[in-house]
Amino acid sequence: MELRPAGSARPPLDAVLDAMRVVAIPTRTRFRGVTVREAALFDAPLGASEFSPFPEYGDAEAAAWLAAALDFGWREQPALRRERIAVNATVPAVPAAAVPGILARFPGCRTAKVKVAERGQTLAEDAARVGAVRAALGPDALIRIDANGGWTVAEALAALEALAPVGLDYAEQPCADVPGLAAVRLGLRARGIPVRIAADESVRKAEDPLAVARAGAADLLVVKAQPLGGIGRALGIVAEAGLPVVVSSALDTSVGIAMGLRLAAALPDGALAGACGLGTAALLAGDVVADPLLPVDGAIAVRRPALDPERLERHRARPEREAWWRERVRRAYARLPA
Ligand SMILES: O=C(O)CCC(=O)C1=CC=C[C@@H](O)[C@@H]1C(=O)O
Ligand SMILES: [Mg+2]
Repeated sequence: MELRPAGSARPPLDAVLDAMRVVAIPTRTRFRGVTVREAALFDAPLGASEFSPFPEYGDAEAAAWLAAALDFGWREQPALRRERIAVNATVPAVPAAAVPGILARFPGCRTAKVKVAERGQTLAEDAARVGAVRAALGPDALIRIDANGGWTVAEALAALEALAPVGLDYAEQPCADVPGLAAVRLGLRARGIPVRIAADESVRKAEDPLAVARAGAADLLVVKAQPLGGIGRALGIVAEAGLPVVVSSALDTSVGIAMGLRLAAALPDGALAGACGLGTAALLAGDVVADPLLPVDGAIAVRRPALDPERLERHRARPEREAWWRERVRRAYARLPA
């Protein structure tokens, strides 16, 4: 007989598909190439849950996101250690003139994360955007940048040398791989440039999410509940990595944001490296709950809103997209870890 700890049984695929609805929500501003965010939502026994790997992600990667959705919807979660989570403003790769309008969607946020190294854009455009954020938020705000692995080591060092005088809290994933991150980190130190390195893709898309920490290639980690297979697994990674972390969204609806908030609220004291990237419901032009998880006074209260049937209907995906997501869930389910 197979022995499982209480509560760890997986819900049957039919129950998962029965509980599922698919939405397509426009973004207010193009973000990492996305203008419509598709997501599968579950009206699950322990509350609403979300499965929203980006469409281009393969089945093996999507399986971790499904494990997270099933964990959040069908299992008890760890205890909360805090009730509010400070969040950063997230600034897409917009022209500098659009920065004040973006920041206005994140009331009270004193930390901003700015996208840079977007394909087709120049370092001058990045510098103008980061400068506009500094001008809008003032000298005591914290500014982070996120290159999504878009630079070579040489490009990263040149870009960070140019951007550092604005004052940077950290640079997230300046290069694509762990050796690149390590080289940039050492290169910055050698040049006396005081910018920390955060790993994102090197955690959430890596075969081994702990390799970057073990290599000493980052000062902190960005952790996301869905790609890491759920709150419990993410907590385990944080404990083993021994580095401070920032919890971020995956451009989720408020349901996925609730999962991220819960992860941030369950972390041990001292683990958080500042404001979390969980304010991104503000980048969507709609949501699936009546009272979305948006920043107020620079933070979001930890809660778990229920799905709103009227909004699910309003944003319902076209039948062919819904069928595509149902097939995707079937394939990801078949690849769930034992
Ligand atoms: O961290 C934040 O401020 C918001 C989340 C965020 O930036 C991201 C969400 C989803 C996909 C990613 O490309 C992107 C990131 O790279 O961190
Ligand atoms: Mg990132």
